[in-house]
Amino acid sequence: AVSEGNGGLPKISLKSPHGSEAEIYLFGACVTSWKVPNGKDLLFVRPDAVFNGQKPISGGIPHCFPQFGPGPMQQHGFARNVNWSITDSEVTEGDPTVTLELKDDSYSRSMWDFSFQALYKVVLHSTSLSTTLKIINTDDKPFSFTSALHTYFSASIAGVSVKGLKGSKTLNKDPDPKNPLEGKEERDEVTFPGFVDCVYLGAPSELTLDNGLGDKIVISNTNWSDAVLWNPHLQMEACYKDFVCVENAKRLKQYNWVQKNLGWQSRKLNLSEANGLRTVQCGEYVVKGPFYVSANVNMCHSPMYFNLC
Ligand SMILES: O=P(O)(O)OC[C@H]1O[C@@H](O)[C@H](O)[C@@H](O)[C@@H]1O
Repeated sequence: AVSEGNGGLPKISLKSPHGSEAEIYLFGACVTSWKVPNGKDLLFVRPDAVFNGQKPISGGIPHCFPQFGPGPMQQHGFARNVNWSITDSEVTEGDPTVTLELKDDSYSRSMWDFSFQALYKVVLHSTSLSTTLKIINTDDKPFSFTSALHTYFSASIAGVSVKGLKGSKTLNKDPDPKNPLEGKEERDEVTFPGFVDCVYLGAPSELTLDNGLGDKIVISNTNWSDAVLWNPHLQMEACYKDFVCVENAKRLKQYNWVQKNLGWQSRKLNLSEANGLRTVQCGEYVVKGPFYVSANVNMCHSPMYFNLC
């Protein structure tokens, strides 16, 4: 169901028969709320978030596309501050599902001169939320991009920990975001005693977030090779204690999961088939037809610490 949300912006509400609920704004295709059956919202929207259709919504699950972080265009790209449209909505095995679409237009072309289609599928299961982003190159020339799902989780920061990152290569943006320090994560559990802004390269396909509020959230992903942990600490004094960002990212500008010469039918390939495709570095091939990269994030709420995926 589409209704008027904050600031009069159109909002989709999903309700599962199991009692979970989600809300998605068409502006930025931003999931702003995911309530599990006990009514708790596991996502967080910052108190300074604006819903005016001009600035990105600071909270929930904003998109960073086609640029993650600072770069030639505005921070985190343009996908989070434009309107997406609904292409499909259905109930899949009892679970409400919606697919949103973004295509190039004169605004996107003014920053990034490529023809593309982005499809974002959100499925609300009983205790998990699945978000799949698929980028299709509809141009006749190759492009590269970086991307992230910049998820804000509700949290009590003093009790937050993230497990699963030990051994990953790190690019620590603290103290100097312009010159990230290379390193390696040595901790079993990453905690947030102060400012944290760190990119993890080659992050595993599963992370476990303890939000400090009594919930364990398993964040499993397919094809997002990197992760980011961010908490602004005193830079956002009013709210830093109440959230943590655990982001799934694709930071390196290269194509993975790209197949040459796919026809139009390539859109019908599913993720498991996509996983089997070979890796092609950007610039090594000639594009003959549309191709795509797709990525899926699955967040399972698991209060008893069982992985319900
Ligand atoms: O304020 P924005 O543009 O939403 O970005 C928030 C944060 O996003 C994170 O992904 C970055 O690592 C941080 O450096 C940045 O401050």
